[in-house]
Amino acid sequence: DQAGPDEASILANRDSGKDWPSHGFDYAGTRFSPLTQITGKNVDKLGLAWSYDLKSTRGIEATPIVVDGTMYVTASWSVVHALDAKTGKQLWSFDPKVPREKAYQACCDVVNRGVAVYKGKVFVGSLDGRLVALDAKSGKKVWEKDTIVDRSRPYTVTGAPRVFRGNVIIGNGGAEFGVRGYITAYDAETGKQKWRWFTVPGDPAKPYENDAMAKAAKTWDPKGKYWESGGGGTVWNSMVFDPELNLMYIGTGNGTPWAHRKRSPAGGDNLYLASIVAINPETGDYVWHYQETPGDNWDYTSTQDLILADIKIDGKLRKVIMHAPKNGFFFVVDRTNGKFISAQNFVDVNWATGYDKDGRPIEIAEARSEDKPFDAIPGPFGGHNWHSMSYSPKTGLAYFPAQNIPLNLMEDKNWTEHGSNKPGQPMSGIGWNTGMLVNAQPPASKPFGRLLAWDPVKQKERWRYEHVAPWNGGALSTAGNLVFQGTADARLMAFDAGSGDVLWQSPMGTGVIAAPISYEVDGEQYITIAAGWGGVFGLTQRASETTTPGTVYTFKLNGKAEMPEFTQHQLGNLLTGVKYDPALVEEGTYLYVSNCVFCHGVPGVDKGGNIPNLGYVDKSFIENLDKFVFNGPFVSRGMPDFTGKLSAEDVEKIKAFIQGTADAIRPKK
Ligand SMILES: O=C(O)c1cc(C(=O)O)c2c(n1)C(=O)C(=O)c1cc(C(=O)O)[nH]c1-2
Ligand SMILES: [Ca+2]
Repeated sequence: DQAGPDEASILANRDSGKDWPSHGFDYAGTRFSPLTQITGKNVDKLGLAWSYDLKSTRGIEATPIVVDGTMYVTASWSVVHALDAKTGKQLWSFDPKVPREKAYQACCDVVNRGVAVYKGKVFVGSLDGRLVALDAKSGKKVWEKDTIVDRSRPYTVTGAPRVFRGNVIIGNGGAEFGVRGYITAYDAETGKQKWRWFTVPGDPAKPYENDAMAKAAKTWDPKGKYWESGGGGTVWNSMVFDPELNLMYIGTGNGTPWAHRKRSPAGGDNLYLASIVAINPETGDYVWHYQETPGDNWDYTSTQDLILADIKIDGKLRKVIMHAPKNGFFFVVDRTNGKFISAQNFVDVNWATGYDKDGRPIEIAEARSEDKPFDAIPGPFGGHNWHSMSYSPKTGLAYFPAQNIPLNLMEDKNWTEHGSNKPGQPMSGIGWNTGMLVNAQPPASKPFGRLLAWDPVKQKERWRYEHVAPWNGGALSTAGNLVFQGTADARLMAFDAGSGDVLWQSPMGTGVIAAPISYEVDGEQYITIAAGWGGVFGLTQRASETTTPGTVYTFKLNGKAEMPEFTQHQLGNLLTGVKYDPALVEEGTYLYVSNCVFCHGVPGVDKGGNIPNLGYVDKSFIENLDKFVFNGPFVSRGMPDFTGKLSAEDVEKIKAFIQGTADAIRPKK
């Protein structure tokens, strides 16, 4: 069938596993391939079938879609590539030409998590918020819609659209800055808007869009003027669908600003932040919600992969949702009605001791301190971020990368209103709006990254594999009893799904953050990974010695293709010799924090991810910093133009901080 896939074929493919027709493999988001050609017995024979250069030096987060022998994969800047899934030969590519000045409004790299394919069309969300429908055969644009309700706000789109019941559904990001979250549904054929659902209430002076918003407004304090910052609750990653119940499920994001007291001084749960929400995909009507982090205060998005499964709990088969959001607890929720079943922490946490029987967290008071720094564990990077989770019905285990990335938070008493931009407020110079200071005190917790195999019935870890660093790729499980995962230190690994034994690995040219997929063409099973280091952690940090541009690698048994040549990462020498006035270092520190740090990292301390660390560049860059800061040559790569935002004196102070920090960390002779 040339015009596939449709709902029936996507459902049928669950058993054949020939294609990978939707983001999470199936509507339930299991990322479990029923293919069995590759097993623990022969996985050591896996070899490269082909590789494809995505021509991208930024993060690659896409889950490729495979339909009838064609693979559709996206690179950074929302560029779509269509490939022959057997040979890797390019069929077409489509560049939505995202204006590069959009980059700094993306909190977390210029990434894209992939396309949706439905009835002969390919759908991609562009970083600047357009939804584009392409002809699957030719790559030619069929229609395009602007999905953004308010262009004065820093909305971005990084997530993959989904098609449920003939509607293309798309969310957005921006809750670190100040937006109001929502999703929109468009008719897949015509692009006509069908419905839109906001996740948080708007200005109470205006009528509420629906009953769900009126109900939610009661959980926000209008004294916080939350609508000025938009409130947050963006839907930037997970959406899954149960065709039998005719319900789609979304995970919603954090509050804006992060500090609860700042956006809702009297407290309140702030619905529907950090929640799972069930929605009718045909009408956009709210059906139920379960809030995982009431009154979010730590950027605890619930946008991590949702998985639907039917599992036996206390002898009864239950229709559940499984979820491991940023907040560090693994949730099992009844997907017919949103009732809480169980939650257990999958990493150490220090903001709550557990959940009560009604599904409310039992909080630790220090986590909401008004005047003391708090080493939130997990921190805003999450105990688990967007990196995909997989569930194998064969082992009954969920597989996902867990982590800790230390970050200390402290409520910012100088944050008084939306748009506040004072030296020291993190990234406020380019529009961040957290109401929190970060690392005002050095965090004490330790970083780690591990692959977890989690038993959702016992709510217990079954096995783990300890990686060298956080920020590892998503998981794929297969009926060959294998789990595949890419790593931050540039490997693709295969594990025994039951025991966690490492059975195979291959070097990748770059750290991997995306998730592998599996499919079959002409009787052969393939494993594909779109590799390319990046995402929010990858902007400033890395764990690999190679830094090869984004590449699609496809493996099969006895594959004989040659790996492309890897590019070695060249870390320059620690900066030395820039003249500066030591008296300016302190003010420079605060300016650096409010304009530079989340992209360039701490000079000399971080080693540079996709974006250079300024402690390791040639001294001429820093001496001429004004030429880069004010409408400089890197604007075309996404660097903001700070004209009118910083003064020439500010730049001198920032220079003093950069060289001063490099000098401070240089080992004494
Ligand atoms: O609140 C938001 O709107 C929003 C959006 C995004 C995004 O669109 O990528 C991320 C986050 N938050 C976020 O908190 C986060 O940790 C994150 C990591 C990444 C990434 O791609 O590596 N995106 C995002
Ligand atoms: Ca966020």
